[in-house]
Amino acid sequence: MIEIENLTKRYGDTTVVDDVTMTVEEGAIAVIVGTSGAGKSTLLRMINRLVEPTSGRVLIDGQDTRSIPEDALRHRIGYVIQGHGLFPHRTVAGNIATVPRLLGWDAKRIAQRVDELLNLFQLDPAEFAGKYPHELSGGQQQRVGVARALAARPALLLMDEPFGALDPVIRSKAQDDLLAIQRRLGTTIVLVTHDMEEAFHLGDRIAVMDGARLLQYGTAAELLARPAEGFVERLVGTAERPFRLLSLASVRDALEPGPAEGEPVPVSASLRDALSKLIWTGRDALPVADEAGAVIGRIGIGGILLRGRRPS
Ligand SMILES: Nc1ncnc2c1ncn2[C@@H]1O[C@H](COP(=O)(O)OP(=O)(O)OP(=O)(O)O)[C@@H](O)[C@H]1O
Repeated sequence: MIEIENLTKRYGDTTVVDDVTMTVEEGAIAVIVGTSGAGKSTLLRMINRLVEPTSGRVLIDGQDTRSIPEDALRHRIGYVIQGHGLFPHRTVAGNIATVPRLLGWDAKRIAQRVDELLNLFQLDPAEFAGKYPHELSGGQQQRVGVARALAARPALLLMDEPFGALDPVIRSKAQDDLLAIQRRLGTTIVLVTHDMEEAFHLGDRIAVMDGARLLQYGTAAELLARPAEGFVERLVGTAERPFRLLSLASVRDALEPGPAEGEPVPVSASLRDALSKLIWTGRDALPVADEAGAVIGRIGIGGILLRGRRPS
């Protein structure tokens, strides 16, 4: 768990992070969004003390980060930046091994960990371990960057625009990979992004910053239903609100009894995806299938539209 308490950063007379307080629960993903220059990266970098706070404090699992030596702190906390930041003259394996080597792991343990991570990120060790960063695609470099950050099994991962340089298709895949790996390892993540779509997709809670201040910190549903100020409402995207609400709910939430014609929709699909299928196929309802493929009911357009309405 990360507890950020009254954290402030000033450069001269300019306050770039102003009295921010927020808590990230263990195993959760907190996403920080906001305008350019709002102080997002500075807030993130105060967590691992790459930037020293002017005042306030950060507790990690109850321990004040000022009481942890900086080296030890950075070994405990994975850090991923945009454009991956890989060392160009080290191989993929060498890059991933960076922190384990600093921690003095033996060669066998390091090699095992490198293999394990490459497999986790669907990069065949035989093919990729010996390659250099310039021999990889952008998406592969980004995966190696995340693998490197996870190498010493940090309980906490900080990510600054990690997918900013990726094209939309690879980006979406990278987000899904991250979610799958995060759920599996239980890593606590704080991620900075410009992209609201990414924030809604990844964030258990979303922190909205503007002009150095934290305007709101809540779940996606809270931000949509009760945006704190006009700025949050605009950022959430007024025209997008119904669709974002539908993205947050699954077909299970609007499952109806009875038959319907057509290709079944998975019960785990989002209502947004179900609506898209209904529009595309020109139907008012489609059958719904469970994980095993058995039809368990139907999803109708009326039920979906009700769930895209402004929450009361
Ligand atoms: N070392 C520094 N010295 C002086 N000012 C700084 C320093 N680092 C950051 N700033 C200023 O602090 C403000 C916040 O910067 P920060 O990088 O945290 O914003 P951000 O929200 O992450 O922006 P972006 O989305 O554009 O990356 C900016 O106005 C920036 O110019």
